[in-house]
Amino acid sequence: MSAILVVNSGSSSIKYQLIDARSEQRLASGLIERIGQAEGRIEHRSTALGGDETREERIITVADHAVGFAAMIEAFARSGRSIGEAGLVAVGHRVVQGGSEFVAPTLIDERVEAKILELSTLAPLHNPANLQAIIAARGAFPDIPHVAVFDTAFHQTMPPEAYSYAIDAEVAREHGVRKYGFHGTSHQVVARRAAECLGRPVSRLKQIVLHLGNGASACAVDGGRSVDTSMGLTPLEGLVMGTRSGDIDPGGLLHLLRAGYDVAQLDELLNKRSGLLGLSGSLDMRDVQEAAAHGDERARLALAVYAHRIRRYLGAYLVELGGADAIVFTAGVGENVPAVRADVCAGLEWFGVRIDPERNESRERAARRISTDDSRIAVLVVPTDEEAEIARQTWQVVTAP
Ligand SMILES: Nc1ncnc2c1ncn2[C@@H]1O[C@H](COP(=O)(O)OP(=O)(O)O)[C@@H](O)[C@H]1O
Ligand SMILES: CC(=O)OP(=O)(O)O
Ligand SMILES: [Mg+2]
Repeated sequence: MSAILVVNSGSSSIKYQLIDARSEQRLASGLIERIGQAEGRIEHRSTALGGDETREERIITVADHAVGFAAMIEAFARSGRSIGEAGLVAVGHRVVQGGSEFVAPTLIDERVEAKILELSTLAPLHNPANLQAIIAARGAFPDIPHVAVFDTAFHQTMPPEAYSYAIDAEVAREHGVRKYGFHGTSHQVVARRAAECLGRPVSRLKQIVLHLGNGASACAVDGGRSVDTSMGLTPLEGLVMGTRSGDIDPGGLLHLLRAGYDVAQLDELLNKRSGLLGLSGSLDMRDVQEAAAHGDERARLALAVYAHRIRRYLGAYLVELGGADAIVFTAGVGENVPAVRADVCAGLEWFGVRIDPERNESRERAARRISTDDSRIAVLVVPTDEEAEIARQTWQVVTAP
């Protein structure tokens, strides 16, 4: 067997999967949460060769992503199935910010590690965590290739008019200030699976993919290529997120700086205390909905702003693409919250968007259509699978001639 370990480190979590490279079957998976906090948690699932699934959950303290990686190795050992036994041939790592430097999956060496560190200023919540896990993994498995798959790579096809900010060109060049876009691996795999679901080649489709998780972004995909996306220089621009503001007038930041905020305080405000949390007091969509259902006005406003922002991008991308064949919802909120999908698509019959309420409410897990059969634009729910896509791209790099 040839297995690939995929490590998807978030700012405070590690999601991982062990995947058979040839069959793309999942052999084990897990999640380590609340890294850096007093009490963390690891959940590990492993599927024995016979097919039985075992599941283990533990409360542990995980100081950083290196400790998290070690906890993952121990969970494999306790499950009676060490990673080594699976015939590990490579490790694929999600790296959030690849700048203009990395346009494709890349074999990791010291130079690549240094570059990922250097790009941390453009993804301060993500790149340092990604790098810690990479260093731990290369220490644990020094004899096999490690491959970085960048969130930004898929968006390198954007045209200059989409990725340029209208600031002094010299300043922009010197500091690398342009739109890079993120969640690219998710947008890429979801666009492909949506095309499969529609039974049409991705090369002939115009799609608007809405990745609505803790972080959230919209992407205009033309023929399988990203032509615009809502996140920018950093994963802070665009949609309203769990704790991130998304779009805000840059003049507002100047105003707060003049009012006495320093850089660290602004960073914390916009990245950790804004979005759904800032508007409503809770960052989890389930809690916001619950509060809104009980008449909480702040929660209602949060939901309204959340949907309004998505619709603003939807309108923009319908125009940029010259119409669309599909609108695709994915990630935690996109896959699980019918009310958000209904709010986003409300009143768009004129544009050819008609949701079927029963299909929208269905709890089915697979990729599916939630629009009516006569809806000119198909509306789909497609589960994202960044890990499978990272495994696929890692395998391509290690088997390339
Ligand atoms: N069944 C559900 N019902 C409502 N919201 C959900 C459900 N499952 C996940 N979510 C929401 O999805 C978000 C997390 O999405 P996810 O894609 O897991 O995020 P990330 O990968 O960025 O950590 C949270 O806001 C959470 O409330
Ligand atoms: C780039 C980004 O925002 O990632 P996540 O949604 O995992 O935080
Ligand atoms: Mg995510």
